[in-house]
Amino acid sequence: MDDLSWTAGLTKEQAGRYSRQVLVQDFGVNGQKNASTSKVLIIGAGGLGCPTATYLAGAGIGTIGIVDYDTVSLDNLHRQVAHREQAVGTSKVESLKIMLNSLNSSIKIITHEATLNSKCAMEIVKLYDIVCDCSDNAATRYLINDVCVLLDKPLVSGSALRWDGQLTVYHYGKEGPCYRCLFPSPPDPSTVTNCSEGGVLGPVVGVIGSMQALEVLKMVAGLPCSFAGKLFLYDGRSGSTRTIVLRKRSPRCAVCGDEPSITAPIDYELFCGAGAHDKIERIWLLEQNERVSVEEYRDIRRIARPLLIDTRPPIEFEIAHLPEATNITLNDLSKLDSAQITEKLKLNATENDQKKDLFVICHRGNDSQRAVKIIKEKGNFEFLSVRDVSGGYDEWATKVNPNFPVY
Ligand SMILES: Nc1ncnc2c1ncn2[C@@H]1O[C@H](COP(=O)(O)OP(=O)(O)OP(=O)(O)O)[C@@H](O)[C@H]1O
Ligand SMILES: [Zn+2]
Repeated sequence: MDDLSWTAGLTKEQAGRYSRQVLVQDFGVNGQKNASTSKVLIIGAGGLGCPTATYLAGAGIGTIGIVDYDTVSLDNLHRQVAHREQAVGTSKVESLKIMLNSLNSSIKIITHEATLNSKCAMEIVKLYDIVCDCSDNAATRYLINDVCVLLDKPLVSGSALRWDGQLTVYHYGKEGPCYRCLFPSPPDPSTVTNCSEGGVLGPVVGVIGSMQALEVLKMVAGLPCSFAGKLFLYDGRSGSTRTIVLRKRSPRCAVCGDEPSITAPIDYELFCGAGAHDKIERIWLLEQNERVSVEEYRDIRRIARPLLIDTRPPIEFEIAHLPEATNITLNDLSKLDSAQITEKLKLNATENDQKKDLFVICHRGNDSQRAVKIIKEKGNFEFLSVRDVSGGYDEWATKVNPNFPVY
């Protein structure tokens, strides 16, 4: 007779496959049974989403949903360890699904290849019991938070940048705060640094993503969450960790408060003043005659060595730069006066009776425009003209020198 009572509800395959976690005190058979009927949504198949999803699939979470709109790129692979070289250029959700299925074919993986936005978020999130925020931008964070409160789902939220990582479980238990309770107003977009500017170390996202998975496993096993109402901070450089107890749910919170003003998803890009992605948006600050194209700059430097300021941080300057470039960051430029800038460029009257043109270059052509404005505002400069190299090194690599590193 096919009676499972002697295994307390686990199949022979489950008991075998998951034995090493079933043996763990307090997780046990109950934790495993609950895992197999749980539905967990992972938003973002990137640095945090890869480890979170991998451990949850390995642990036997019955249904895992993955949301992402993006494709895998080569510079993802150092940390987005579920993706493979052959997946570069293909859908992240599909790539992650293939990997998770090969790790555990007995669970269900649902892909949502889409930008999570106000229109689709409620429909997607309502299909799941627990949500993991593995995204990378403020608009998406507020959206996920509000939708989790509106649908009453616990939210396991992670973030990481450079050497540092953070983790919190929001909207858990009666008095657990939501993201909006703690951050009622969005950050000023100009102060937000993302991975493509600040960088991030792979193991740091690995630590935080693994901890997100662990919080989920405790939740499904009916154990208390360690970071509900607490902020875990990890400094991967010094190895130190800190846990801060957060304020309780705010009765005045716009979404989880006693009289909420937000009762349906709002326009989060408008609210945050920034797009629901962490890609750099190109700006246009200068007049046409204040800019040269990369091809024009190539022709100019063929005739004579131009004066060129490179405004990128020294660490990027070190990756690669044009030989004539002098590294002066935007921040330094704003502190220097015209004479000091000239001095840094080693431009002196004896060598140079004639005034020269000055060019400014940066990574993608945004800071170089800001720099031209800064230099011009100082007035009194020694240059015939000040212009930026439109599109920066990215465009230089695409249109002039394909050997120049793109990063
Ligand atoms: N609103 C959203 N809908 C769907 N996916 C999102 C949304 N916001 C962010 N993501 C996804 O979350 C993931 C975050 O991953 P990660 O922070 O590692 O950055 P990345 O965008 O892959 O890399 P990089 O910042 O280096 O270009 C990305 O794959 C991104 O596409
Ligand atoms: Zn709240």
